[in-house]
Parts: sequence; structure tokens; C-alpha cells
Amino acid sequence: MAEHESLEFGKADFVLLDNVSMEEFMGNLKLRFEKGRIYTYIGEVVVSVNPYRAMNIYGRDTIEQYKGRELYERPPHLFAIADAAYKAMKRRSKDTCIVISGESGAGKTEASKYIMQYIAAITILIKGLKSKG
Ligand SMILES: Nc1ncnc2c1ncn2[C@@H]1O[C@H](COP(=O)(O)OP(=O)(O)OP(=O)(O)O)[C@@H](O)[C@H]1O
Repeated sequence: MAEHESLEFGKADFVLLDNVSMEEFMGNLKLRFEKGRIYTYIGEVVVSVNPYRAMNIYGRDTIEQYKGRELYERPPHLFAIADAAYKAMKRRSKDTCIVISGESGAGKTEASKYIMQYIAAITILIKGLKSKG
């Protein structure tokens, strides 16, 4: 069973909750957070909980895992959202955007930096591949 499908980490997507109640929502969020999973989907939206500590989930290895993948192929992550936006932009040849919202200190600025870091990294990787022919 893929890591993100394991119940040990709770439901990776809130749409999979048996009952939609605040209690179940918060219980799932708490369980995932305690297991180091700060991201959870609601469909194509990602809910993020600020860990207020350095997480080893933004490095080159993780970028490679998300590049060119579909949203549900990997555990919930900002990189999956960034990749989906990048692919949509390329497919439609139109600008696209990612809306980030949350209260002050929620992690919006950090999230936008990780998204830009991801886009920059995959652009360099793609250019590198093209120049190699
Ligand atoms: N993904 C993360 N991993 C680790 N720490 C984080 C993460 N996101 C946020 N933080 C921590 O939380 C702090 C506040 O985050 P950030 O500045 O991104 O919030 P914000 O939502 O942009 O706040 P504001 O609306 O007040 O500008 C950061 O300085 C950082 O210490």
C-alpha cells in the first residue's frame, strides 16, 4: 500500500472522511499533523498546518518525486499543486494562479516561496533535459 494511502496517517483527502463534521475534520488534521503530515487535500485544494519547525520535505529529492506527476500520485504537498498549475499553464498557453489564503502567520509567505522554488527547479530541470536533446 502506498504511504499516502495508509490509514496510519489518517485520510490524505478530507473528501474521504466517512462523516463530514468539524470533529472528524479536526481529528484527521491532528492525526496527520502528529505524524508529520502537514498537508491534506480537500479535492484539489491543499490544507496546510504551520509546523513552526524545519521540515525535510522541500529538497531536491522531493521536487523530483512531484515533477510531472498527477495530484493524487503522491502524498499531499504544495509541490503537487505547483506542478498542476505549471502543467495547466503549459497546456493552455495562458497565465494561471494559485490562491493562498489563511490568517496572519499561517505560512502563506513560506508557501509562496516553496512554490516559486519548485517552479524554478523544474524549469531548470526541463531546460537541462531539452539542451541534452
Ligand atoms: N512550511 C513551513 N515550515 C516551517 N516553518 C514554517 C512554514 N510555514 C511557515 N513557517 C513559519 O511560520 C512563520 C510565519 O509564516 P509566514 O510568514 O509564511 O506567514 P504568513 O501567512 O505569510 O503571515 P502574514 O500574513 O502575517 O504575512 C515563518 O516565519 C516560519 O517560521
